[in-house]
Amino acid sequence: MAANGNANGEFSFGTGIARNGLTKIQTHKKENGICHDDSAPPVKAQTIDELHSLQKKKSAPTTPIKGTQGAFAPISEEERHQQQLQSISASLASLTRETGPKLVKGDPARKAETPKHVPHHHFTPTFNVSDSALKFTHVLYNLSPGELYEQAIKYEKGSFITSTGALATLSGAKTGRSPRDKRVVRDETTEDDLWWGKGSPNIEMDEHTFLVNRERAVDYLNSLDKVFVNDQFLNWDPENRIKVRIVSARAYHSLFMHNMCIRPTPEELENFGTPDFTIYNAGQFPCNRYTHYMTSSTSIDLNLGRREMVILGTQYAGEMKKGLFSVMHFLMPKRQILSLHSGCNMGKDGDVALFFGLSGTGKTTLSTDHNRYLIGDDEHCWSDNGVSNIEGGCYAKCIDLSREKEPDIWNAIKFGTVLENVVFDEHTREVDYSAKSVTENTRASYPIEYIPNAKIPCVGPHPKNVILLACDAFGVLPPVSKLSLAQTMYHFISGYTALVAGTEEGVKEPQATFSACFGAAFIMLHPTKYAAMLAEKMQKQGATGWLVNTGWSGGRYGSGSRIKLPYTRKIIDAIHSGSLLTANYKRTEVFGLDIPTEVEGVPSEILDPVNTWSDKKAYQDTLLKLGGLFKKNFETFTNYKIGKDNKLTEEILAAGPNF
Ligand SMILES: Nc1ncnc2c1ncn2[C@@H]1O[C@H](COP(=O)(O)OP(=O)(O)O)[C@@H](O)[C@H]1O
Ligand SMILES: C=C(OP(=O)(O)O)C(=O)O
Ligand SMILES: [Ca+2]
Ligand SMILES: [Mn+2]
Repeated sequence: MAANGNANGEFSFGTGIARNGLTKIQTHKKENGICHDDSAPPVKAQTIDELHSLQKKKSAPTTPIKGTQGAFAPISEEERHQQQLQSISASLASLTRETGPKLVKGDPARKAETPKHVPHHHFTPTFNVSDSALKFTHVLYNLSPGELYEQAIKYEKGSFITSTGALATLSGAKTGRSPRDKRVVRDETTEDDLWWGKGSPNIEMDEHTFLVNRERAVDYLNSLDKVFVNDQFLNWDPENRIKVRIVSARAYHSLFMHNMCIRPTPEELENFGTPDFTIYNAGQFPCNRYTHYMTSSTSIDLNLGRREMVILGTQYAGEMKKGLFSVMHFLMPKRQILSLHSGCNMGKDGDVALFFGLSGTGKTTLSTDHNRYLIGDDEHCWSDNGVSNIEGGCYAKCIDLSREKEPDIWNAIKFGTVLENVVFDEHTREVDYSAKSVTENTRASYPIEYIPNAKIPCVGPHPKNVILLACDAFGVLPPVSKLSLAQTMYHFISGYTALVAGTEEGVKEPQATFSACFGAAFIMLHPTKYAAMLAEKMQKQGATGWLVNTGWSGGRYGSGSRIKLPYTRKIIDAIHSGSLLTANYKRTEVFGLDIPTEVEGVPSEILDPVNTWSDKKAYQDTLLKLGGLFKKNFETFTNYKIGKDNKLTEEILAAGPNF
């Protein structure tokens, strides 16, 4: 699996113009001093068309021709091709007409590839009841980044190449996720297992409504000349790898998923077979408000029984990645594997750290650390064998991105990277990362190997440190606290942060929010199920929990300021090195947190937030206010037992603020 996704040349311009034998035209000085430009050998083409045909070299067949020996009778390339189209046609089948579309591979703009007659595809439907059955849908299957760039630039308004080679694109009206429009089918499969009701992200829908939306999406996709299909993997743990198929209408979506999921090798693609899960992304097309349950024109629908997800009315690409994350939050715990909304990296000595936190708290920024190996920035699994990244790429916020503070992310923004909703100079195409005119939630999506010290394959041993990130807009949580196991569970279940503007629609200012397991929008089971697994794993592996405030200091949002990133990095360094474990500690009031009195490279006075507030009364009031919010939030969890013994449950309840 080492070759996965980083197969040499996959992201290079290898078959492009420069290397492909187009002889450089040279001018030679002739004796008479006149310059002639015909002295170089002529190009091997008689016509412009022929010349252009020389530009592209035929790529190595994705289907290696195998010998005839072996236990199984080899199937021909043609047969395999037909099987693949049949599988895609079945994926796109209309359920009301019981037929799949007629498909042909390739770009419809290349007329020659469109069959002039109906070929003898044995899967061709025997009866057709709509005009769409008379046409071919072109399938652009697992295109390369270069091909996707060309599709985007030709056909998708708002696509441009930036000065560093990234593909700038617009996600349309939605520039963040729409958690209130995410629905899950409630049926026999999910009734007992899933978390329903107050606080749950799983807004219910029935199977019939799902099928109505599915038909709407499939009909929309089939009405197009072409669709993009990505067949890829999730999870670097080979025993628990999931095959996903993403059907979408935009090159932007296809390139995004190419970057975010694990990229199959040609051999793996050849043997891909039937996907375990399929996404129908018809994001340009709205859902129908007359459809039961629909409260807006956006709907993201998950059907675990059918293993399908339908997206209508939002083109924000993050819905696909986070939708699949929800699926993993259902599938993995069934196998006693904990799914984690966390970043993950590893030191030279093999010490692994997890970084939990809600959107904008620093998972991507802090797990991308030049002195450590990056395992992943956002979604992981923790099994009996250690940790594995679910994804094949990263999705970094790029508002106010600076080369100095985040050099590895800066340098990852190059050819192949999708840059969403950024603003750039119309001539130089230089991106202005400070501009928020489209949205504050500007994003870069790149394959993980664009980070120089990525750990490929993206797996590692059991974590040594579990870092909980909170961006505290109240400015009262200490920059770092060492947590007991019970405190770690209390804060994990609470999932506090200030939601930073942008990632979710309609949030313009930071506001206090609690999101169980630091990812309530993505979990499928009750939070205490994940918490119990985390407690069990941390206890068994002897991992230490930490709470790191990447938010405000010296006052709340508006009067104080955000803790400087270099200070947070120093704190994280001290956690990794083990030096913070042996520091001197004192306990804070109200939250009862153990805070170090010194951290190398960090001014000691900021370690206790009370020192940074000039108005001590305001500090005390704000501290009590936040403590009260924590208490109130935790009320919903007081009736649940966590893990097998009541002792831990009692300890967790006692580990919150005390006043
Ligand atoms: N002290 C800090 N610690 C971490 N991130 C910070 C800090 N100060 C500012 N930031 C900024 O906050 C953002 C964190 O976003 P990101 O790492 O993408 O979060 P996540 O991956 O958790 O969604 C980045 O834009 C980063 O530059
Ligand atoms: C893509 C997202 O992840 P994060 O902000 O946690 O990086 C999101 O929450 O939409
Ligand atoms: Ca995230
Ligand atoms: Mn992130």
